[in-house]
Amino acid sequence: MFTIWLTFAFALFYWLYRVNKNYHVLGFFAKRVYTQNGKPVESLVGVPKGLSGLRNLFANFGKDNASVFTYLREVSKRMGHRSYIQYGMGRTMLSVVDAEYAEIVLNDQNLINKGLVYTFLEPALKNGLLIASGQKWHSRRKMLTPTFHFNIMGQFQEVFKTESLKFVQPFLKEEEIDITLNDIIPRFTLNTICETAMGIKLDDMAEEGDRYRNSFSKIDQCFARRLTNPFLWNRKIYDLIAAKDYEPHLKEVHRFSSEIIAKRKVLFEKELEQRRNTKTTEDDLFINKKQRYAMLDTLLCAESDGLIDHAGICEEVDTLMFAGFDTTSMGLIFGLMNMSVYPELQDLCFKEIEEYVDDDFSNLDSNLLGKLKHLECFVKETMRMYPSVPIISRKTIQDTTLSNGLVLPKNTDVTLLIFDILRNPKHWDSPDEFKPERFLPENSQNRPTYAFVPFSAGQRNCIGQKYAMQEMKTLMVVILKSFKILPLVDPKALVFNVGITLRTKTDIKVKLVRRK
Ligand code: HEM
Repeated sequence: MFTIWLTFAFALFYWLYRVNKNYHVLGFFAKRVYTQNGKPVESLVGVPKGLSGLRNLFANFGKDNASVFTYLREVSKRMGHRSYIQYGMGRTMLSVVDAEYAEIVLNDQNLINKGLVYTFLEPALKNGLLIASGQKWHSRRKMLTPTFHFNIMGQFQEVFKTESLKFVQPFLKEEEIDITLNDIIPRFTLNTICETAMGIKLDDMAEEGDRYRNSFSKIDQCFARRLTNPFLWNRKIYDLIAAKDYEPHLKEVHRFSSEIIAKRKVLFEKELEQRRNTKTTEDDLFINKKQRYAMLDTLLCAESDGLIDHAGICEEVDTLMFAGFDTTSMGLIFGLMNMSVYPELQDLCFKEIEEYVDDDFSNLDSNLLGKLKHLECFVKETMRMYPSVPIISRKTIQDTTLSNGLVLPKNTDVTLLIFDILRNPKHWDSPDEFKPERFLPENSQNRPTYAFVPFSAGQRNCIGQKYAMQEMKTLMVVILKSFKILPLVDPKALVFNVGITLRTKTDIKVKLVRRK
């Protein structure tokens, strides 16, 4: 009897495997990708042979975070740096590692819904701009876009400058000092995002500020824990097993932002009253207001127009804080590390800064930053080699035909491996070498636009990219003016962890030496 059942099962399995075109049996009945015109799927996208069956289910089983990172790079290499399809655990997955597919996916109007990993952020960010989809995303994006208007960026620049000067202050007393960037840079970026997003100075609230910083980093740890433990991917299991470890920290972060929002609202209403009396237009209000503008003000304005409520404001403020904090921290950490290990390039940037920037930094505004071309190339090359956000993902909510004719079934996970796109040898010569000059206009002409996507691209691109570039450049200018940066780590020895932001296993340090 057993033999008959076994034979039957084998025959069924074989039939499904050979004949059924819709489901990939070895991927536990994952729906198959197909082409619109019936051509083989392989003509449009890579399909790794050995990994498309049972093996890819277990390829990462029991591996640590850093090994998963390396594994992803190996698959891309094995696929000849071509985007590829995989099936596993009932899931259909498209992994994008080249500019061609990045362009197709990021421009597809039907691919704006976020993938599984973003649900790990929901306890912290609820359904804010980063996670939201559909009409809600459209209206929130429209609401927040003016926040990064050129005039307002001018006001934020004052915060970047003040915080940068405060950052270097303690080191000016020393001839030379070793610093652990992972310890001190996040303090700087959290201060700036707090002031620009919520209009408060964290350092003025010493105890509360430290509690907030600490809770923020616990939430980050929670994300990494869920990412590396598939049992916690399910919200119910997470709530049952792990949620209690993070509950106090979530409460702390939400309480903090909610209280600030309430306080700011009182001040903002006074300003609105004044606007009504003096008939000031909204734009003038933001530019001329006495108290410095904060992103929160745009949301309070929208609230007074009935477009958003208190809960909505909280989720957007928490989202801006989250998206704008760790990303710029890692950009600065890698940027300063690169300054230390490439002294000639550091000199090039320093000479340019000496030429343009006054000693008292009085002319260091958005316009002047735009003139620092070597620094611009340097920061871009840092973002290319060490993208703060190495992976993003989307999900199809219906069968979706891409512009090249590939049909992705409903619920396909589309992962954009930004790290691999930015090191794809099809688009970058010597991709593992640090060469900022590749971003000079004369060296960029033949490169596809979507080869450089550290801030993503298309309609769901990073809303804060100008903010991030300006903030990173400002701190670098202020540090370079007073210090030479010397190396204390070897970039070749860095081990990366997979996560929502790019992290290294060990801290990154540099030595600051006062310039004479
Ligand atoms: C080096 C710094 C930064 C990098 C590399 C970066 C990168 C990215 C990337 C790749 C995305 C797309 C995410 C996705 O599609 O899932 C994104 C989205 C976003 N970023 Fe940034 N970001 C940075 C800084 C900032 C800053 C400073 C802010 C705000 C102050 C910010 C706010 C956002 C928001 C709100 C979104 C969601 C936009 C939407 O879906 O419409 N980011 N960022």
